[in-house]
This record gives sequence, C-alpha cells and structure tokens, in this order.
Amino acid sequence: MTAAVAELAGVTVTRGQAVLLDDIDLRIDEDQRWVVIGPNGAGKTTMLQLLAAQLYPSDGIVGLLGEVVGAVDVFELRPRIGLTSSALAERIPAGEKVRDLVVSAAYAIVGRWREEYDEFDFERADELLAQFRIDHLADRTFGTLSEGERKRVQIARALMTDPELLLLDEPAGGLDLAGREALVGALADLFTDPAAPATVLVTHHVEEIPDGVTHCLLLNGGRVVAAGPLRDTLTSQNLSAAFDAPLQVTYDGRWSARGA
Ligand SMILES: Nc1ncnc2c1ncn2[C@@H]1O[C@H](COP(=O)(O)OP(=O)(O)OP(=O)(O)O)[C@@H](O)[C@H]1O
Repeated sequence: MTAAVAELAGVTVTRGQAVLLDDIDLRIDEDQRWVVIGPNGAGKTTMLQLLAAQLYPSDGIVGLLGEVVGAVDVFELRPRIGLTSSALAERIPAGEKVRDLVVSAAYAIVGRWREEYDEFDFERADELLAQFRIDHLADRTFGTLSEGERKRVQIARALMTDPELLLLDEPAGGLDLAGREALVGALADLFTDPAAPATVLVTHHVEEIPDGVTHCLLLNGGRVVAAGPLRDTLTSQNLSAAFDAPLQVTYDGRWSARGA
C-alpha cells in the first residue's frame, strides 16, 4: 500500500460569513498526480494553501506528510512542500539571476544571496534547468524572461528541495499557445517520471492536463463535485456540474472540453 502525503478529513475553511471550502474529504498518495479543476471562486487556491501548510482549517483535520497541521511546526513542513503560484512569482526580484534563484530554494530564500552553496546544489540546479529546457537562461535575470520561461524557472525552483509534495497553481495561466504546449510537455515528462513527487496541479482548463495525471478533483462553491481516478471522474456530467454549464469532454490523447 502506498502512503498518504496529504489527508483532509471534514475540512471546512470559513472567512466571516463566507464558506471557502465546505466539508472536504480527500486523500493524496505518494504515487498520485492530481488535477484540481473548477470555476473562479471554487476554492482551488484555498485548497492549495491548505496543502502548502499556509492556512489552517476552520474545522476538520489536515494531515500532511505524516503530521497533523496545527500539531507540528509549519516551518518544518514547508521545506518538504514545493509550491508555485503567481502570488509567489510577484515576490521574486526582477534582478535575480535564474541559477541563483533556483539554487537558493535549497535554503528557502527569495531574493537573498548570502548563504554558502555547495557544488552539489549548483549541479542539482543545472540539472533541473536542463530538465525544463531553460539551461540556456541560467545567467539571465528573472525580469528579462518571458512568462513561459518564468513559469518553468519557478517549477525548477520548487523541485530544488526534492519536495515530497509539489503544488502548482495555474502553471499555464497567462501563457500563449506555444508556451502552454511547451509547459504541458515539460510537466508530462515530470509527471510520468516515477521518481517525481506527488503533485497537485490547479487549472481552469482541461486542455492543460499533462500526461501522467492520475486523479482529478472537481470543485464548485467550495464543495467536492467529484474526486477520483482521472478517467472515471473527468466526465461531461461531472464537468458540467462543476461549471454549472452544459459541457462535453473528450479525450484523444489530450483532454478537451466545449459547450455541449
Ligand atoms: N478573506 C476572504 N474573505 C471572504 N471571502 C474570501 C476570502 N478569501 C477568499 N475568499 C473567497 O473564497 C472563494 C474561493 O477563493 P479561491 O481563491 O480559493 O478560489 P479559486 O477557485 O482559486 O478561484 P480562481 O479560479 O478565481 O483563482 C472566492 O469566492 C473568494 O472570493
């Protein structure tokens, strides 16, 4: 049996009168790659914040990497979890060099360059840059990169600490078609690697589901519409329920969806 990297039991998140997540049960195993899909405001980012140990539930239990959030120091948990999001990208100084940015993740530092890094760290950073086909950008500054290049740098950085759980919040958001396709391809390479960590990828678009994704969570209004193995879960009926609109899902090696 595989081990759970994350377990949510009866998890509710409220802010004032607003219910952001409502009574969520979910288990993510170490060999699983999840995609979370839902309309704006469904609670996807809130879910990732819970999984990143950046948010406590208002009710219920969040188990992460064998620990219960709230009963353990989150600063011990966070280095074991890789996260990319546009909010984090905004905090990256434009003048930071790509290689430094990736290598400094080993020490969970953004925009500082004070620690000693060893040869192994630089080798690992270069390996990750090559894996995401951005090794030619190693000496460029973050601010000079295209949006697609920035996304890949962030993912390389998130992997630098060899996280046990990788969380990607709309990694293809804002990319043009070619950039999106390149990123989806790079993620497919990662997701189909058995050594890659358990992953949760948030998106609005089924076209952005890379090969290697095994499970799907559909959210609407903070509630689970459906969750389980991808092929069983991502049906026209479930997607329509998640988006409150008649949608037709097809799969021909890639997922796509259109109005029914
Ligand atoms: N502090 C808060 N107080 C009240 N409501 C909030 C607060 N933070 C978030 N919300 C609401 O919670 C809901 C879920 O937000 P969340 O960012 O998790 O959704 P999402 O699915 O990631 O949306 P999107 O696709 O637009 O990024 C939204 O309706 C949002 O307006």
